[in-house]
Amino acid sequence: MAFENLANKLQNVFKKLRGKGKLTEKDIKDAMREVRLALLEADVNFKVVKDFIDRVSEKCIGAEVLESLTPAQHVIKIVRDELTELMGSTQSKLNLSAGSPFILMMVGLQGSGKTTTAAKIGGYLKKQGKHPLLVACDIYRPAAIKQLQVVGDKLGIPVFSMGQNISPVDIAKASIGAAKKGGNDVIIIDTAGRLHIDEEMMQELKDIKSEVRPHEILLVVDAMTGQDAVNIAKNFNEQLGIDGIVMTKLDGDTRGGAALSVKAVTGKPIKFAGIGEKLEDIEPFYPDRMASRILGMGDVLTLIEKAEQAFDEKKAMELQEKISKHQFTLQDFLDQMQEVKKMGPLNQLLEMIPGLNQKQLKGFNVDEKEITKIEAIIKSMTPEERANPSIINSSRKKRIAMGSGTSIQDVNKLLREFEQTRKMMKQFQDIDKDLKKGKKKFPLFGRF
Ligand SMILES: Nc1nc2c(ncn2[C@@H]2O[C@H](COP(=O)(O)OP(=O)(O)OP(=O)(O)O)[C@@H](O)[C@H]2O)c(=O)[nH]1
Repeated sequence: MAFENLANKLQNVFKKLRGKGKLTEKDIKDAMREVRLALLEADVNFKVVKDFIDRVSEKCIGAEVLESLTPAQHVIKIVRDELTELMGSTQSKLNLSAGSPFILMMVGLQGSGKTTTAAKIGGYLKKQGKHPLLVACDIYRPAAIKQLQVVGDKLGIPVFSMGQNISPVDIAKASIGAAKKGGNDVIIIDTAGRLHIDEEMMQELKDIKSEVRPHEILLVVDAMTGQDAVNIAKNFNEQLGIDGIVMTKLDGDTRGGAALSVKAVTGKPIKFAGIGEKLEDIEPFYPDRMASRILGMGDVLTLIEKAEQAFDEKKAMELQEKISKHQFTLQDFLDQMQEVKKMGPLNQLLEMIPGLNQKQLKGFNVDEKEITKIEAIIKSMTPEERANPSIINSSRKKRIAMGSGTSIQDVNKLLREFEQTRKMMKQFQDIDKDLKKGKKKFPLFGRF
């Protein structure tokens, strides 16, 4: 996967920072020197790196460390926010409502993956309920029309072609009528590429643009070509004007510098990432997710932010007090469950946990139904029962099971689990006290 090296290097820098309680200006300067080297080694544009480091350093040194985060985490948050900003801050979608049919023109050099990407985007839009039409305007490479027809067939998307003896401008123009007739609401024009940018190709693209007036022009560039991809994008944008970029081959072991530099250099966002040779290997480009992935942190900061929003500090203190006095009740248990639920679906929360990758998550399902069941059981109890579960005898259990639409076994299971949780909480509390007295070392300390 792209960025692997960069990710390892950055994570090492932050590991060192995490070992320190307080950070000095020198710590930050040293860390920034290493981040700078890591970015340069990943082939990020020199000027982009310089501006990036300046911005991050200024924020780190001038920043007041958030109470809820450790200083190291705060630095990581700043780096993540700046990386996200560098890649365009938010997801840039196709502006599909700009016209009907929406006309998308694909441009790029030969071998960048343009034809494949045109089809991939067609497939992606088809899944969203659109009816795309692929248009074969590469009349120079004999196999290009056939290639488009093959991928169109695979995806069940019609391909409009007029052979090789008609000018690409005329083919593109004719495709609009064909789309209207065929009920296609999206036209994707696959144009001809060259090995290098040359005047003839650029003129042809300009002609298609001025005749057809596409709603968007997407440039396809190969991430493996590093800074060349960035220069190509700059050139295309200056000469033709583009609306966005598709960065292909991000599945390879590219150093990733192109993806990190191209928005800053051209001002145009990456809209899609190509992540494999198969036709479904395309995904919308999310700067924030990419930044988190580069930092190998899942999406832990969103998790922290969500937790900060969901939990009321005063309530948390009261809860801690209750736990320490062994007064944690089923009502508190229910309240806690509802607080956690405010943060979002549990499966989504799991995805944000660092170290858990998507593959591991597949097949791991949090049973939301089980949680609803627990809620129903607690809600069927009286306030006295919630506060003091020991009074729940068998006739009460029967009533609770009836009221919650569950079984007596379910009620018993919950009561057992609750008692275990209460014991565990007490144990954690004792460890915490010992830690504060400096008696014990907590095994998780020093980790994220
Ligand atoms: N690994 C990987 N390969 C890709 C990706 N996108 C395209 N390719 C491959 O790159 C090669 C070139 O793709 P094409 O679509 O033929 O390239 P093109 O830019 O249309 O080339 P011309 O039609 O000659 O202009 C093909 O072998 C594709 O399978 C990607 O995201 N990842």
